[in-house]
Amino acid sequence: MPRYSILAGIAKGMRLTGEISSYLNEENENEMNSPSYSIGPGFPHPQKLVVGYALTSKKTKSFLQPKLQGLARNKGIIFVAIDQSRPLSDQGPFDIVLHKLSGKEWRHIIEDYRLKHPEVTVLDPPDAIQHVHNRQSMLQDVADLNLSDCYGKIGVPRQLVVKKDPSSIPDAVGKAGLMLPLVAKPLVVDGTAKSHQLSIAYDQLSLLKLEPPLVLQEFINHGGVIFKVYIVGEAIKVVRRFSLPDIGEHEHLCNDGVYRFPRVSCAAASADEADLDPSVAELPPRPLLERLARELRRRLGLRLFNIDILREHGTKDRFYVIDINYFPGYGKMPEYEHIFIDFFLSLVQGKYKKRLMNNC
Ligand SMILES: O=P(O)(O)O[C@@H]1[C@@H](OP(=O)(O)O)[C@H](OP(=O)(O)O)[C@H](O)[C@H](OP(=O)(O)O)[C@H]1OP(=O)(O)O
Ligand SMILES: Nc1ncnc2c1ncn2[C@@H]1O[C@H](COP(=O)(O)OP(=O)(O)O)[C@@H](O)[C@H]1O
Ligand SMILES: [Mg+2]
Ligand SMILES: [Mg+2]
Repeated sequence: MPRYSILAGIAKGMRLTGEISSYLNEENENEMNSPSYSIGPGFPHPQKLVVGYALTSKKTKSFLQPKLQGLARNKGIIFVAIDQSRPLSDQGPFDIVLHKLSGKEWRHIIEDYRLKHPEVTVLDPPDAIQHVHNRQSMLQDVADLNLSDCYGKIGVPRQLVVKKDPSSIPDAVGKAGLMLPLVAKPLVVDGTAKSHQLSIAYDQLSLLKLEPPLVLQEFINHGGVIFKVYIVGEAIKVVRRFSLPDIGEHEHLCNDGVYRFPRVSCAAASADEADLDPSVAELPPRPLLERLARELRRRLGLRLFNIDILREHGTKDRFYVIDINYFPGYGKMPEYEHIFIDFFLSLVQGKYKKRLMNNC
């Protein structure tokens, strides 16, 4: 029986203790002794909120940390691992499904499940996730926004997509009027290390050595600091990370060729406590981020993502979005545990209210 028909049932005065326990698989049976959450004022019956998750083992370890699990348990939220060898519909029932797995097969499974179980909140829809797996389409929505007069200007660097034939690149770059140096990024982000192998091309000749399909993006000097804006539903949290140093006239003239660079910004060490030039370290204005997050949530149809933002060095308010990631490394986001718990509770409260309204 789907959990939400139970919610509707409760609203009509049914009791349900026996039914809930049959939901929980053996592994989670002892969770029944932990507290339950109340889904709204004037609604006394306790409930369990079940979050099914299908994540890689790396993600499970970084996200489902003991602190999150403990705090969640205290609020009546339990996490149940989805068994990928069994049909999804035979598992649960879930209130929420969290997932980040690659491959077409999983996309079909989760899409099929969404259609068959509209009562379950699937975070997030596979089509929306697919949209940010391409470095061209991921930034299109930012380019379409006109956030030029909102406590700052925000856009995307000028870029060009090259699908094949590296010999055409110098010409295409010239025609598009892109300025060297350029950052070359694999077009598709598929969770592999290769899709994060980026390089800088300093001169025309080196463009021939690049391997399409890729995106060529103008390098933005940003003082070596990047802002990572984490979004969890309505919540926004910004952190600073170290990034690539500026490329001045001198570095540009003294370098040629293609340089692979490491994933500096992914390092666990944050730049939040570093002694930085205040004009570089100052966080982007809150109203700008709120507007951007609101627009992107709506346009992308995602609730769990982060945005990488650069401030052009030497400016106060010229910002560039260079990357959008679905379900990023939230374990590195301060207070992510509380933010997620509030988010999960808000999702079911929202659904419950909607149900009540429909029943009225
Ligand atoms: O591994 P983490 O915790 O650094 O998280 C990665 C993210 O790092 P960040 O949160 O931005 O520091 C990372 O963000 P960046 O692309 O490095 O900006 C990606 O989201 C990556 O997922 P995928 O490989 O693109 O599918 C994320 O990898 P997965 O954890 O999803 O495998
Ligand atoms: N246009 C750019 N100008 C300057 N630095 C960039 C640019 N694009 C990417 N970078 C640097 O490269 C890093 C990785 O690029 P990003 O587009 O975020 O790819 P990934 O998905 O692998 O994180 C960024 O965190 C930043 O340090
Ligand atoms: Mg990035
Ligand atoms: Mg990325």
